[in-house]
Amino acid sequence: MTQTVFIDDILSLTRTLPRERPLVHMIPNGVSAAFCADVMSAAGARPIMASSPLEAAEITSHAAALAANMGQPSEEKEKALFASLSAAAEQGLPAVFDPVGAGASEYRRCTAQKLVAIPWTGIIKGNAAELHTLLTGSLVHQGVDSAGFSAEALALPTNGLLYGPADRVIAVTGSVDRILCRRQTDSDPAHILEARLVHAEKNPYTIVGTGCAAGALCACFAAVTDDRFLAALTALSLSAFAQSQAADCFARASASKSPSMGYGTFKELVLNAFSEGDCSVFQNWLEQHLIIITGETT
Ligand SMILES: Nc1ncnc2c1ncn2[C@@H]1O[C@H](COP(=O)(O)OP(=O)(O)O)[C@@H](O)[C@H]1O
Ligand SMILES: Cc1ncsc1CCOP(=O)(O)O
Repeated sequence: MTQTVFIDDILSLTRTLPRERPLVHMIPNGVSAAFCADVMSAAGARPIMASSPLEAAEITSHAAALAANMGQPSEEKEKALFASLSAAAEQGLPAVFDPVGAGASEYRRCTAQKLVAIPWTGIIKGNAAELHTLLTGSLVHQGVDSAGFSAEALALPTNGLLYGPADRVIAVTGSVDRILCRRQTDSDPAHILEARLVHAEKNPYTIVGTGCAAGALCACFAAVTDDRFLAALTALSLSAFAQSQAADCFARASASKSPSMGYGTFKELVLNAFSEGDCSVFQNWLEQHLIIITGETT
């Protein structure tokens, strides 16, 4: 498949979301919950955040997709994650698992491993350090960011638990975002399809919750297409495009010496970009940043 075909599909899926306005259940973390709800809503979905094990499975069952975010884990939250991912597995609902800070503590590492072992289908979305822990079982003890690990350098296997019983998509974020899935072809039953988004420009600030929001968006798009690879690719593309639009706007305002420019302004500009993105500018951005790679990745 060519870059052009993927770009057409991404643009089309971006337009489908606000038309269908699916209900998406997110088990969020307290740090980024409001930002994630805003991003989901700005992109066109109807978010419901619910973390109690008393209602988690029930709410998942009535949603079109689940975003299970492991940030700030606790015994209560672990039960909710387990119940919701199990409900998604039973009902064949698409789920997204974000192993926030999987290598920050032994408790998070073990919890992530248990949740990945549930046979749900969908997307695992994490930064390079989180995926490193899921793949190797090693702790990182560096917090929730990618801690010096690079998505580009990460060796991703062509088989194993991460892909699950029903070929989950793996999305690794960083200065290069990578989206991978196994896709059978006539000549190769274990063919790996990979897309990359290459970010040459750095954003003026790293907004806390950007990775969580990208995971939440993966669930929103998985709610409106059966193609989970396309859902993850669209989510990460839109998320990076919004940051890049906000960075351009921030640079213009800074050049004109507008007052009160800083972290808060940039965060607001990112949110605006999620709802106000121009389709032809998005298309142009994708042409410059999206690379489709086919073939084996070891
Ligand atoms: N060096 C970078 N330059 C430009 N964009 C980046 C860079 N690193 C990350 N991003 C953007 O931020 C998103 C979240 O990435 P990351 O920081 O890895 O997540 P997390 O917040 O979970 O640690 C990426 O999908 C990408 O859009
Ligand atoms: C800071 C922090 N601590 C626990 S969860 C969380 C938010 C992480 O958000 P992201 O990884 O998307 O920046």
